[in-house]
Amino acid sequence: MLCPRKNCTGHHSYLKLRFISAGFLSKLHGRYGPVVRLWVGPSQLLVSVIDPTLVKEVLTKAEDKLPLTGRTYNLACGKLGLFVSLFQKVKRTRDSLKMFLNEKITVGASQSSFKIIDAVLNRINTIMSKDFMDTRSFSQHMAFNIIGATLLGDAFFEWSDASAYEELLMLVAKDGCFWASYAIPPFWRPSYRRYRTLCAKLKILTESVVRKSRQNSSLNHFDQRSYLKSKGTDPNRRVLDNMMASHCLHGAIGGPLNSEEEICGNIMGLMLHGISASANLIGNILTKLVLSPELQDQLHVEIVSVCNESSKLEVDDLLRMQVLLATVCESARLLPAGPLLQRCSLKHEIFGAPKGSNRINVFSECAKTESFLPFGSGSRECVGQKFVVLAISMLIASLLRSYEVHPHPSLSKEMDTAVDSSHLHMPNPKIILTKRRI
Ligand code: HEM
Repeated sequence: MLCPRKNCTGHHSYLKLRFISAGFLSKLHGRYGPVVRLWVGPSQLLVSVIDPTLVKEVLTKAEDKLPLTGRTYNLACGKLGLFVSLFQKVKRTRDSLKMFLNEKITVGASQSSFKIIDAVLNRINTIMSKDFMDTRSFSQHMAFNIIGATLLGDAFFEWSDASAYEELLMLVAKDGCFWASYAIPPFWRPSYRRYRTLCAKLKILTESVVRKSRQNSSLNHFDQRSYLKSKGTDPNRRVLDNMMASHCLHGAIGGPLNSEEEICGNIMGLMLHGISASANLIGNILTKLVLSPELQDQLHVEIVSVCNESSKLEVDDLLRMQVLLATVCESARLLPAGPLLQRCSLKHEIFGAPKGSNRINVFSECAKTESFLPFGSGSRECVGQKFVVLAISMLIASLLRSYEVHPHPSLSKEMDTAVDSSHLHMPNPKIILTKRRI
């Protein structure tokens, strides 16, 4: 999405964009080629690009994001360093967080990391023994626990305010982009004031869970003093601390540094983004499994062939499950959680169509890879992508190993009509998990 103002590639009119359908744009592309420019307001130009090479180039070269992204998170989370518009401000924080998350999924670390999935699966047993659930709430609950426990440790599972936190997070995540799209915050509107109240409550709860995880001895990596003490001893343990600390020093937009506030801001931002994006992906996969029992069987055969009945699943096993990994990646590609990748350009001219771009064969291997953008690309790509693909694969593998996923009988009719042929709107079927007979 490009905008002509001040070399800006993105554009701020989130609301207007929602009314421009993919179908309409693809008609325009059929007529005018891989780059289409469309005025959506007197000063706003939407540029739609379907040439994957060009899209990749734009994402790679333009390091800075549009202020809208930063504003959305700032509004909800207060001071934070991740997701802000300038690359220089987030670089170190991104690097440390990426290391922290990737360390969670390296083969040696899999035992402790996927203990989280076991704990989440125990919750499934409890939930499913009571009743059925709709896919969205189920996925949200799974994502909430996986991301929460990954960032905050086991203390997260024992936290008495977890349900209230989950509810608040989802309410805040839903409306953030809408309120951030106002150039001047509409403080005179009661609904905006209600939103701000929700954000304030969320912040208080985040502070409380960060305190709790700090009290847990295994989690004192959040504490900068312990970081300084442990400096040079255990690089993995202090990564998140490093991430927070490094950001605190460089990311504040003026004023005295307040590391405590920034730690909470960053955690809130990660929870908001990580949970809603992961919940979307889990939901998409579950819906696919419900719609396609053949795929479910195929995955089950693959899971059983890779690991024997009693053994624990390991990251190594997952890497051998090609159909499963393909299902997770393809689900992310077809229904990306973040349909708008926003960037500010560094050089204006990079957005011209390259010569011969009309002739790009989108079916070639190269084009296929380049069109894989559910996690963005380039210097601002998602730092959680490797972690999340493996964690979700682990969740689905563990789930399918023990359960079959069925639609709730009352909803089979609704499902038939709800599946949108453009795959842009997936249904939210109620699901029942039945124990597999061994
Ligand atoms: C299925 C789950 C997820 C999806 C689909 C997703 C997708 C995305 C996308 C599209 C972006 C923007 C990339 C760009 O502009 O090029 C992004 C950024 C980011 N993601 Fe994710 N994400 C997911 C999960 C996570 C998780 C679990 C974490 C960490 C806990 C995470 C951390 C980040 C961070 C820190 C950024 C900001 C990078 C920056 O602005 O420099 N993501 N993600």
